[in-house]
This record gives sequence, C-alpha cells and structure tokens, in this order.
Amino acid sequence: MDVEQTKIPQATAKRLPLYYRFLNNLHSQGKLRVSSKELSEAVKVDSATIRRDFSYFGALGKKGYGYNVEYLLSFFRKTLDQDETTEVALIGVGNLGTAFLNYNFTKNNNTRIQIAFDADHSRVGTEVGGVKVEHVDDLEDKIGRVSVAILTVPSAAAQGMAERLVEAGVTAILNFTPARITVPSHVRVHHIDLAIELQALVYFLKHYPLEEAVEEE
Ligand SMILES: NC(=O)c1ccc[n+]([C@@H]2O[C@H](COP(=O)([O-])OP(=O)(O)OC[C@H]3O[C@@H](n4cnc5c(N)ncnc54)[C@H](O)[C@@H]3O)[C@@H](O)[C@H]2O)c1
Repeated sequence: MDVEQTKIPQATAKRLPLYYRFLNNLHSQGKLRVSSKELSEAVKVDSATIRRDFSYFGALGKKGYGYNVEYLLSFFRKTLDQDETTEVALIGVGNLGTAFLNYNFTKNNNTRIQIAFDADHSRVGTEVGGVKVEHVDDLEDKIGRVSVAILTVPSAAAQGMAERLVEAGVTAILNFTPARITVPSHVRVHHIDLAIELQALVYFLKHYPLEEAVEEE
C-alpha cells in the first residue's frame, strides 16, 4: 500500500521512531505479531492513540491477532528513511555534546553524527565517541553536505551558530540550548529544553494524577 507521508499528522510522525525501536526489538526476538496493548505498555502511549496512529498507514490490527510486525517494520523503515543514513553535525562538545557523541545513535536508527565542532582549541583534533572534533572556525569548510545539526553550545552562542549553520546549508536543527533561535522559514528547529519538560512533568503530576490503568479486551 502506498501511503502519502504528508497525510500523517505531525504528532503521529513524532511517535514513529518510538514504535520503530520497539518493533525492531520484537523482530530481532523473532516475534511475528504484537497487540496494541503490548505496544502501549512498552512505549507508554495509550492504545487508542496507537490504533489511530496505525490506521493512518493502513495497518489495521485484527482483534485477537494484533499487528503484523514485519509489515509495520517495513513501513516504518521506508517512512523514516531507515535505508538511508542521515548525517548529522554536532556543535559544542561540552558536557552534553560529549554524552551525545558517546551515545551510539546508529543502534536503532540510521542517523549518525559525522562531525563535531567546538570553539575550544584543547578539544580540537581529539576524537569523542569515534567522531573527530574540528574547530568551529572551519565549520563552513568542513561541514560538507550535512543537513542536520545538534546544537549543544552555551545559549549565548546559539543564535549566531544557527545563522552560520543555515548559511552552510543546514535545514534542521535540534536545539538543546535554552535560547529560542530565529531561523528562515525553510529551516526546521526542534527545541528540547529539559528544565521545561521537568516543570511540565511536575505540573502534570500535581494537577492531573494518573488513574489506575483500565484493563482492555
Ligand atoms: N548539561 C546538561 O545537562 C544540559 C541539559 C540541558 C541543556 N543544556 C544546554 O546545552 C548547552 C550545552 O551545555 P553543556 O553543559 O554541555 O555546556 P558546556 O559548557 O559543558 O559545553 C559547551 C561547549 O560549547 C563550546 N562552545 C562555546 N562557544 C562555542 C561556539 N561559538 N561554537 C562552538 N562551540 C562552542 C565550549 O567550548 C564547550 O565545549 C547549554 O546551552 C546548556 O544550557 C545542558
């Protein structure tokens, strides 16, 4: 079945990597099918949402059978471009940047940090997690055709760095700094602010306590 990617809502698209990772694990364990309840418990997304998400790409689980793992995986692989590696640059090899470089991203999906940049000469020329650290002055010369960048610089450097990245051809930025950056409309920025996430979690904990899970079918 040919599914138009543009028809998948953004909220659904954001959950695809999560589903993909879990299904990949199931597949390597030799499991052929999975129920929405099993999936729900593993990825912590309620099963009604999972059923709605899956209905967008024509995976209609059968009652008492569940979903075909192989079918879902091949769909996700195509949709998430798992057959093609996306090369990523990381800017700012400090505490957070070092942790990301040491984390093996390729284990479950095909994004790979290819190159890293830092302003600190003592880091330049070293390898962190198998990735060479270049000086940020050489960014334009060395970034090549990388289109995705992870920003882990101090917040004061974020806007200037984003502008240079865009100028160098980057069209997607994962921004871990607390700074809100302004970019042209063709550039996608995803902002990950741990302090805000934590605050939101505490707020939900206080104001929307979870009820005991209701058993389904
Ligand atoms: N450490 C955390 O847990 C954490 C969590 C959430 C968000 N953040 C945010 O992530 C960012 C990085 O945090 P950190 O703790 O890794 O900081 P850090 O000070 O350890 O690292 C920042 C790195 O960026 C480099 N740098 C500075 N200016 C630069 C520039 N113009 N170009 C390239 N590199 C430059 C520094 O040399 C340093 O290696 C900060 O904006 C911070 O607020 C950190």
